[in-house]
Amino acid sequence: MDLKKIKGIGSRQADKILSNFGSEKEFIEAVQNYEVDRITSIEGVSQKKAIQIINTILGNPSKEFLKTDQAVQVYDDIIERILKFANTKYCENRILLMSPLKNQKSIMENIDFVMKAKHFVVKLPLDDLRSLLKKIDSLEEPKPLYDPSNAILVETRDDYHQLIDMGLNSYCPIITGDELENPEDFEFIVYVYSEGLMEFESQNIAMVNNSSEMYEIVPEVVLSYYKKNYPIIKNALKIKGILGHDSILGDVIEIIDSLESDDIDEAIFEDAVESSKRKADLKLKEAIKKVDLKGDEILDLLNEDMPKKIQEIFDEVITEARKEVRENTGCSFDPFIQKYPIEIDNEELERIKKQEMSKKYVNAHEENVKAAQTLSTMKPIVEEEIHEILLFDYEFALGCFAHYYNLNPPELGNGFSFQNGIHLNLALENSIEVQKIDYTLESPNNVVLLTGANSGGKTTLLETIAQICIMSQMGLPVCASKARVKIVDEVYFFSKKRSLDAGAFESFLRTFMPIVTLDTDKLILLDELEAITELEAAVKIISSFMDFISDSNSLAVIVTHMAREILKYTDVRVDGIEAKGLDENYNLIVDRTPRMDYFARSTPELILRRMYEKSDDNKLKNIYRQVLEKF
Ligand SMILES: Nc1ncnc2c1ncn2[C@@H]1O[C@H](COP(=O)(O)OP(=O)(O)OP(=O)(O)O)[C@@H](O)[C@H]1O
Repeated sequence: MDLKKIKGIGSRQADKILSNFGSEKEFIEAVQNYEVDRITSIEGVSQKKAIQIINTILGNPSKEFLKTDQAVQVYDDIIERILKFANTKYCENRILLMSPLKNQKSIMENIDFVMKAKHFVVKLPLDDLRSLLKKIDSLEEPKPLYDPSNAILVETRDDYHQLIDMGLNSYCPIITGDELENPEDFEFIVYVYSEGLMEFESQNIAMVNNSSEMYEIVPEVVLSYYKKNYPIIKNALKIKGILGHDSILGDVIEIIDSLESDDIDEAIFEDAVESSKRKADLKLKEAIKKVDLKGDEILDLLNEDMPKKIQEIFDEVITEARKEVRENTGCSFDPFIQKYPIEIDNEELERIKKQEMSKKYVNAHEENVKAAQTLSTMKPIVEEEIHEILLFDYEFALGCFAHYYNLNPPELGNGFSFQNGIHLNLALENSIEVQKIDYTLESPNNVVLLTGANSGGKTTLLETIAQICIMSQMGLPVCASKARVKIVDEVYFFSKKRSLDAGAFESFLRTFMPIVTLDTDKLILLDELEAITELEAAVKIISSFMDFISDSNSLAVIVTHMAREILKYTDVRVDGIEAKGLDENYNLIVDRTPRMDYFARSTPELILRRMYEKSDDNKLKNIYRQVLEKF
């Protein structure tokens, strides 16, 4: 595989690209799977370049097929229009990779694929799907998040190095027994044992055998991937639901949802104890107010001995407060010191907090390991399901494109003809009355002149022909009710929009004249050569050109206002778009479908009259009138 042969790729960049893929085989696989993102992730490779690399390697001949800038523009315009229906990056890339093909079987397969999509998208809730698909992307491997409050404890140097090799030191510190001063310095420790010789009093330690899987030591290696991609998975599940497909994603979401949140809430202990203390203080105050003390009981009190009546009140209130704390925290302990107001035993509170948190961390670790184990086996299926959705977006985009533009499959064959053809620009137009067009171009009249009214739609027709030809070869249905299209090797389109720079004529000749020397089947569309050179020269060039190619398998339509003169030199069919006049709103009355074998005049006077009638400027109106009088 010699990447350097691709235009614009230097040898350093080629080496860099290949080395990023590990092996050439892996690179080719990525190309065959259209993995544009993987290629653009290499520094210095733009999306355009990645597309070019893939297209070149896959042998897609868009450059050899689209021979002029204007032909490329027609192709780019088609791609732009399809891109509007893409929701995901993946789909965008796939659309950018669509190029004209020459293989009839591949073209037909693609057309079938798009037509099937066109028919099924109408049954779907398009807007809902679109907004969900916009939230889908390829799944991402998150970067590890380092948490210094946890640690992995190992017994041997070998284990230490093994865990480093696994990359687990990117999640938390890995320490040996000698380095561990006090286990309580960490919130939670995973003790990866080989002999299990170390013993600890603290309870914040989970024991895991040194031959365990990575996710048994640090479940985050699996869980973080699912947490990062959670929104994508959740939206993908909704899409699967709409499409009525079975999916494993519901199970995935359930598992992630069932996991306790990362930050276990330490404040619940303080909050519970504090609020029970406040209630208890109030109760004490109310109860003690009602107590009637006798003389000896008062003496007891003065001697700091609790009279029985008061002791009973304390006992009852504190017991109740402890019960409430247990209900709210789930653990039973005694954080209250018998005084008025009641005091909180902070040492006891801290002890219990630590003990409970340790238990929670150990339990959460166990639960996380269980979840990670299940989720790690699900990963290939999850990835496949997301990939299916990305593929679906490609199909969906093409289906929507074909649906909105009402495209129909062309037949592949000899010659070129279509019925009810519409330029893509006009296909979605509601504001003007669009006329559908029929046209035929085939042997022996494979080379024709197109004449006709100014603003009659000649340029639009040339572009429509180019669109139908290029779309067919891209494997797309076309904007016509019926079409028969010949597969060609090359498309030459010289539109009137070409540059009028100095040297325009010369550069035109440089591309145009070699056409006759090539033994390929071509579609040639030429719009008013007389716009860039003398009329007489244009007549001679066009007539000679037509003679050269009329015996070939190529097809050509040449728009000109000089048909009569050209016919003096050569004999070809002339088609005409005729304007009959102006309607009451000064719009051209014109049949946009060319009449075959028919000279149509340019009728510039109609356009002049329209300008005259519509002009608000009296001076200018007068000028138009004087010009019109000369006709
Ligand atoms: N089939 C059609 N239905 C409705 N409007 C059309 C159709 N074809 C062309 N038009 C409109 O007519 C106008 C003139 O079209 P276009 O530029 O193709 O004419 P033209 O014959 O090339 O003109 P000129 O000879 O003056 O360059 C454009 O605004 C175009 O949108």
